[in-house]
Amino acid sequence: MKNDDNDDCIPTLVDVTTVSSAKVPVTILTGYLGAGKTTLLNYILTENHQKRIAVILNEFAQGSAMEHLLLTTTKNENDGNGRQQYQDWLELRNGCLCCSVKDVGVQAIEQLLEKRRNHFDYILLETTGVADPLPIVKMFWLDDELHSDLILDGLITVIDAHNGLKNYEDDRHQAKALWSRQVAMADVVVVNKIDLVSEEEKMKVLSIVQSINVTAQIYETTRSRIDLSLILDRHAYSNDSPTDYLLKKIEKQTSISIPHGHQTLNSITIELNGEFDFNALDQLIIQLLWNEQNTIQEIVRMKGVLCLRNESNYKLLQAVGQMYEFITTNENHHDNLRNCLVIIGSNLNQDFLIDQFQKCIT
Ligand SMILES: Nc1nc2c(ncn2[C@@H]2O[C@H](COP(=O)(O)OP(=O)(O)OP(=O)(O)O)[C@@H](O)[C@H]2O)c(=O)[nH]1
Repeated sequence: MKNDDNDDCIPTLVDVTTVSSAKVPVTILTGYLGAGKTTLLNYILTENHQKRIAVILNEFAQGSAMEHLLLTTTKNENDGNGRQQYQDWLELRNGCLCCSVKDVGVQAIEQLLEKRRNHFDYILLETTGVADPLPIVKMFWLDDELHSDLILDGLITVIDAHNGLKNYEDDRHQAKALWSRQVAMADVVVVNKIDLVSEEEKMKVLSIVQSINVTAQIYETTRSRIDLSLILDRHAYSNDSPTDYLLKKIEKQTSISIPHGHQTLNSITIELNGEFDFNALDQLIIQLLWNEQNTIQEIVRMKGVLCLRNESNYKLLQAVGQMYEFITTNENHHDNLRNCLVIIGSNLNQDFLIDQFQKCIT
């Protein structure tokens, strides 16, 4: 079950379509201004020799009411360097997808990409530096019932190690809030411009990133150079998303202390033993995500590996904003009834949340 909510207005854009019956993965690339997103994008396109990648650039922030769609394939042999580029323009009513009907945007891109059938099998969507990734992730996290050709692979956030601390502490123009949200929503954080920082500065930035988002994979780079297998095909929203990884990651990270008292977003982890009663758990999730009365606490992301009563396989809980779903994994828990949950948000009361989840265990 995925539920939707009201959106913030964000310049955005979108999506894709497929070539064959297989779904086309969509990786969203975000990062605060000048962090190295474009550098990473170019690096991926240069280094990639296997995938036929379609790139969607969001140029809304530059004042255009048109979204610029640039498709690049890397396996086409029509030119000397084995790459061919196509350019198409997609006009969005209102100039901003999340201001109009989301489905219209997704469909428009699917139709557009239909024209380029057989030219790509992977999508990279680069957002503007000031984009809140939450509505963009929600847009691509589609219910199976919609039979979309697209599947959300994950969100990569590029951080500028040199300016990271400054961005994080900058209360002007929502810089801090956006920077933190981009980190909070990430499945992979690329901490870039490592060449410009001392070891001490680097450790500060890393500890802030880790305290905001316990579950993200974090990599350090210079000029956004990274092994592509670490950032693409993450399957961050699939039921083959490795539960073992999440369990280990949480175990390692629980001791991290929050470095700044004025942190707006952070992760909390909950570990409990036993089997959840599904109905009680479902009601709790609804209450936590949809309780409009609770104006203080905000949950932007939730991930959990859970054991349910009468179910032998682990259940994966995923939530993005107010949307959530339970996915049955292929992994049997063999009566090791250990549950791990990570909740990322603001003003989270850890003791209260532990108590609420504990009550759902039979
Ligand atoms: N020293 C150094 N410079 C870098 C590194 N990565 C990128 N740059 C430079 O930083 C500047 C910004 O990089 P971009 O890739 O354009 O950053 P961006 O995130 O796409 O920027 P916006 O689109 O404005 O949000 C460019 O001049 C890059 O050459 C790095 O690791 N070290």
